[in-house]
Amino acid sequence: MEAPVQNVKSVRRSKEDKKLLKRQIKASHILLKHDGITTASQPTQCVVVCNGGLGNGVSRELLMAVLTEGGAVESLLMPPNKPYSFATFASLQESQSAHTLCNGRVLECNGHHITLYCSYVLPVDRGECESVSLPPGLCVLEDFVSPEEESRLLQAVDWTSHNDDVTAQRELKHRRVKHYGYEFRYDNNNVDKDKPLPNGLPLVCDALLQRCVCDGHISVLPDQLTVNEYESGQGIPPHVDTHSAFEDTILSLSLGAKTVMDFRHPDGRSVAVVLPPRSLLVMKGESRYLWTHGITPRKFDVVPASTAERSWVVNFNPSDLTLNQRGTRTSFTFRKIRYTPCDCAYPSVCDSQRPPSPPRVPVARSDACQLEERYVHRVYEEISAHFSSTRHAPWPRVRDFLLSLPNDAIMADIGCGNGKYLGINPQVFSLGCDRSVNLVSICAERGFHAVVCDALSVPLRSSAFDAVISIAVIHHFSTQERRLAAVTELVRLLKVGGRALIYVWAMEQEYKNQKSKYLKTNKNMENQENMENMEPKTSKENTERRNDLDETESEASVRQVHAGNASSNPADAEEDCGKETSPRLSVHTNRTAFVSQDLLVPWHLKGEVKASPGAVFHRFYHVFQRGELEDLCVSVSGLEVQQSYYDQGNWCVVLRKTHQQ
Ligand SMILES: O=C(O)CCC(=O)C(=O)O
Ligand SMILES: [Fe+2]
Ligand SMILES: [Zn+2]
Repeated sequence: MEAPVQNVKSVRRSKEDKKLLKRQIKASHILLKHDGITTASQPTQCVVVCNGGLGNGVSRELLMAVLTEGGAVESLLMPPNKPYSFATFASLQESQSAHTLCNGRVLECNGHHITLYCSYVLPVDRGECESVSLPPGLCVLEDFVSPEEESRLLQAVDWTSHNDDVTAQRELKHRRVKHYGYEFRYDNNNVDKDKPLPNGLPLVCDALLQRCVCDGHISVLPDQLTVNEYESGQGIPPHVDTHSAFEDTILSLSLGAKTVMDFRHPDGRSVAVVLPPRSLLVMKGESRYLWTHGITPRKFDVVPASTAERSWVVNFNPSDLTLNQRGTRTSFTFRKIRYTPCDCAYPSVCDSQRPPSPPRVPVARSDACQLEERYVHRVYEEISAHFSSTRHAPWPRVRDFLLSLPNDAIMADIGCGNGKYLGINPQVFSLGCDRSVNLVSICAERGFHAVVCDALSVPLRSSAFDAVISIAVIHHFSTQERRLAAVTELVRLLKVGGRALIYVWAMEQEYKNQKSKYLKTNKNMENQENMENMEPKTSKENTERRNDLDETESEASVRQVHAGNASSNPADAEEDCGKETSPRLSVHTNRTAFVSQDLLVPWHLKGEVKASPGAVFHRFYHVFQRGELEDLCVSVSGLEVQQSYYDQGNWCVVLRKTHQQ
C-alpha cells in the first residue's frame, strides 16, 4: 500500500522541481539579458539570489538571516536598486547548502511574498568602489539638537490651524508646509519681501540659531523659516532655492525620521546624502547655488548598513547597503531674505543674472559671436553629460551614408558631439571635431579621434577628406553669412570628388501630411531633438517623474521659461520704441510647431534617467525652410548638390566637390 503513495509524492515533487527549475532558468536569462550577468553551470562559492535585492524591497538583514542558514556568508553584495544580490561563501559545501535552502524559498517582506531563485556565478568583482564626496559647500552636522530640543521644536509647530495668516500653512501634493517670517510662494518661487508675516520666527529656534552663529555657520540671523512635514512616501522635487529670494547659506534641520536627499550637478553627477534625525544640513556656495536638492517620494531609502563610517554619502558600496523604512520627517529650513540681486558665480542658473528678455536676432558679426558663445557653446558645455546620455542611436540615413564610403576612406565629422558617428564604419578613418571640450573628452574616453575647434576654422588640411559630415550643427550659426562660411569650410576639407552630408533642423515639422517624430513624441521626452532615439523609458519611469512634481511647482518652472518672452522690463520697452532694432528671439515651446526661424529652444536638464527638471538652458537655433539649405550650398563655388531630402524633421543634402574653390 505504501509504494504507490510514495510514487505519487515523488511525481508531485518532481513536477514542482521542474517548475522551480524553469523559473530559476528564466531568472538567469533575465540576469543575462538585462545586466550581462552569466550564471555558472557548476557550483561555485558565489550564489546570485534573484529577487533577493534592495531593488525589490529585501533588506540586507533579512537576506543575511536566510543565507546564513546555509553557511557563513563571507560577503553579501547588494547593488543599489537591483532585484538581486551576490553572496560569497567560504566553501563550496556552504554555498551549495545555501543554494538548496534558498532556491524557491518564499520570503515575507512588508506584506508581500517574494520567491527567491538562486544560481551559481563566478566570484563577483566588487569593482573599485568610487569614493563620492559631498557637493562643495555642503555639510551635515550630526546631533545638532538634543532629543529634548527636538521634541520642543516639533511641539511648537501647530498644524491644527489651516491656511492661517500667521504661518501661511499649505497642503502640497507631496508634503505640508508652514512658513514663518515670510511666506515662500510656490506659484512664483519667490517671497513677497514687503509682506512679512506678523510673528517672525518662533522663539523656540533662538538657541539653535545662536549656536549656528557661534559655530560660524552663519554671520547674520535668518529671517525666514519653512517647516516641511513629509510622511513616509512623500518628498520634494529637485530644485535650487531661488537665488534672488535668499542669501547664500541655507540651513535645514532634520527632525523625526531619517531620509535621503539627492543632490545633482547640472553635468549629471548626483550624490545621495543621508540626513539623520537631529542633524543640521548646511548648504553654501556651489551646493546651494548650482546643485539641485530634492527628496524622492518613496517609502524606503537605500542607506549604508553600518554607521561606523561617519560619512553621510550613500556611496553605493554594494557590500554595505541596506533599506531604511521612512517615517515622518519634519525639517526646519532657515534662510535669510536677499535684498540685492544675486551675483553668484553661476549665471546659467541664476535668476538675478538671467537676461530680462531674450537677446535680439543678431545683425552684426560681433552680436552673432556673442549670441553663439552664450546660447550655443556655453550651453553645450554645461549640458554635455546629460546631452550625451540622450544621444546613442545613429540616424539610419547618416549611418547608410557612412557605410557607403569606400574602405580606407578618410572622413571628418564637423560637430561630432559625443562621437556617435565616429565608430559606425570601422573601415573608414574617422576624425571628429567639436566646439565643446566636454563632448570631445567623451569622444576621447570612447577611444575616438576628436579635436576641439570651431566649425568656421577647422585646423585640418584642405582637400584631404573623402567625406565630411555635419549633422545638426549648421543650424546653430546665427547669421546667413556664418552659415555660408560653415558650408564653405566643410567643402574646403573635401578632395575633389569627395562628398559631404549635411543635416539641419527643419522649420516644417509637418511634411506631406505627416507630423515629425519631434511633434509626435511624448512630452516627457522634452529634450529629444529631431529623430534622435533616446534609450527607451519604461512607462513606470515616466509616471515616477510626473509624480515627482508638486503641481504648483512644476507650473512655476514652466512659467519661468515663458516669462522670458514678455518684455516686462520698463527699460526694454523704452528701448523698443526708440530705435529700429531687430526682433527679439522667441523662446520655443518644446514639441510644438515652430513659429519663427530664429529661436531659443529650452533644454530641461535632468539628472540621471529618473531625475526631474532642474535648470533650464536655452540653445539658439536657426531652423531651415524648405529649399533654404540647397540655396545656401549652391552659393558656395566648386560643388554640386547630388541629393536633397527631408528626413524626420530635418532638411538634408549630399554635396560633391566638383573642383577646387
Ligand atoms: O526638507 C528639507 O530639508 C529641504 C526643504 C527645502 O529644500 C525647501 O523647502 O526649499
Ligand atoms: Fe530647498
Ligand atoms: Zn545667483
